[in-house]
Amino acid sequence: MDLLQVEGLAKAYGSRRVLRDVTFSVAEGEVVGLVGANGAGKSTLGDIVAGRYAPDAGLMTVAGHAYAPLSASDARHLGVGAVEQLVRLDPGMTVARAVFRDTDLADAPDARVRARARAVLADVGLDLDPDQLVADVPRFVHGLVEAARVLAEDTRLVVMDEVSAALTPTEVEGLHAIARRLRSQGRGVLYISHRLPEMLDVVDRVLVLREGRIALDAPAEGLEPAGLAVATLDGAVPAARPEALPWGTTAAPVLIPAARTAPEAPAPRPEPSADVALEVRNLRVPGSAAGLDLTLRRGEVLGLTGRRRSGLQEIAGALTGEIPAQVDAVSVRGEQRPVTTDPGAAPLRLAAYRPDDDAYGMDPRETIARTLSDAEWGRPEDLRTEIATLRGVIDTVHRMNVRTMSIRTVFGALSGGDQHKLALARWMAAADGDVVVVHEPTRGLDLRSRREVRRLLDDATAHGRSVVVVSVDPDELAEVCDRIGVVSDGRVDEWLDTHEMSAADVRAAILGAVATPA
Ligand SMILES: Nc1ncnc2c1ncn2[C@@H]1O[C@H](COP(=O)(O)OP(=O)(O)OP(=O)(O)O)[C@@H](O)[C@H]1O
Repeated sequence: MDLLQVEGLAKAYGSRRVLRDVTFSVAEGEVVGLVGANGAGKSTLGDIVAGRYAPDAGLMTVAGHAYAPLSASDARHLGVGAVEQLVRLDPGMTVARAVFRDTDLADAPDARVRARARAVLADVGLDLDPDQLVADVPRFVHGLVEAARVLAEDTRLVVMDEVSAALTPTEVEGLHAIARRLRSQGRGVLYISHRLPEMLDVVDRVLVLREGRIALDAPAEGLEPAGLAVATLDGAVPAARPEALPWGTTAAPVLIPAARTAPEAPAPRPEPSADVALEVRNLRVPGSAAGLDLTLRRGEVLGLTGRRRSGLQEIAGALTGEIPAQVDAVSVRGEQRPVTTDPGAAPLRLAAYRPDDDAYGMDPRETIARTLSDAEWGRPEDLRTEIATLRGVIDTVHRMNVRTMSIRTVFGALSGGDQHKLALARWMAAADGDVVVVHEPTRGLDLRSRREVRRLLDDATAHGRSVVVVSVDPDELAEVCDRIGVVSDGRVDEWLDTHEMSAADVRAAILGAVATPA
């Protein structure tokens, strides 16, 4: 039976018509994937279903009853819950209290809440300590805590917006265990994601949101990630017969399946030069990193990945000087740097980009134009500077395929993915140093934007820069890196060379290396 029915939903922000005519349903005990390009309107649709925004037109029903929530808490009351993309939980709360926030157990004694939380977390295989403070849980994992909370709620439908974006493969499994549990309880899930290979593991059906409509509504079986990614892209939409679909399904899709071609695949990365940009010997972070040797060549993109408590984040923190560390030796372009045995020392201070701040560290009220330029433009005598700056801004917005009506739009009104790619482009242009650290560079990005980020990194390395990419997404690492080290127990024992392996083999090797030991 249909749990949620949505018909003719429309939503515009000013003159930007994001949703034009959206019609779909979610059945009881069904996990439905919602995919689309950055800015396609997925979060807007999820927010309408979850009661955060009202639609301009259209009708919704839940379990056959008219459904028009006035707010998120009203929606919860009417049986629809949500897990937000970048939820920020109270850092002073324990994980156990966060799991039972706003539920019947919210005021129960600590011991009872702790025991129940431990049971809920263990049940879905989540490796989270109920007594841990939320402040000590990485930002991206807050969504996972929230997802555990929906198990404790009595909602009938749950919207999960991009929760898997920067989760480790093991954590993604935990999230999927939650989705499957909700399904087995007869609840429905609307699962928004850009990580298509993982998403296809858990969903029963997939909706593609494109140009304000559901362009494809098809069973997940038979869909494959590459074809599905192409199906999300805008462009000319010639009608195609089902047998001509690129993703090879025979199920009759609803509305407009488009036969289209993927944006050109990037050329393989050139071999980095033999010159060494940075050499670090025996990097130690007490309790976390146990002797890492790192040799980064000029123009190289080096990936680091690992499980949550592998030492990966501490190593990344040591590279940027945020976490004290010891080394036996550091050399930059062949030149030895003095090292000390001082326990508070920060032997390296590489610049780093992290997409885990609200609004990616930018001011959400500032316009795109001002966000992308540091120059003092706008004064009458500065016309040339102003024109050059604005041209640069427009070029970046076009190149990064950002969906906006104007560069005077405020940054905070852009979709999550559009904010991230502009923030990264700006940071790469402004960052100091021959070697930089970039965390999760393609997090939450669609196929075309991932390619743009790859181009951004290729441009930087073509000019002699070297980049350390810290990521938990095996596909991202396979796509952008020359070599990848899997951190385990604070060290890297083996480097994967992406020039010698297929992307599928790189992915499989990473997944094998980060799998939870039996
Ligand atoms: N509050 C707002 N004011 C104005 N425009 C907005 C607002 N929220 C979203 N938009 C616009 O609506 C469009 C759809 O945004 P939305 O966040 O729903 O996309 P999305 O498909 O979730 O994208 P992503 O994959 O990047 O997260 C974007 O062009 C965005 O700029």
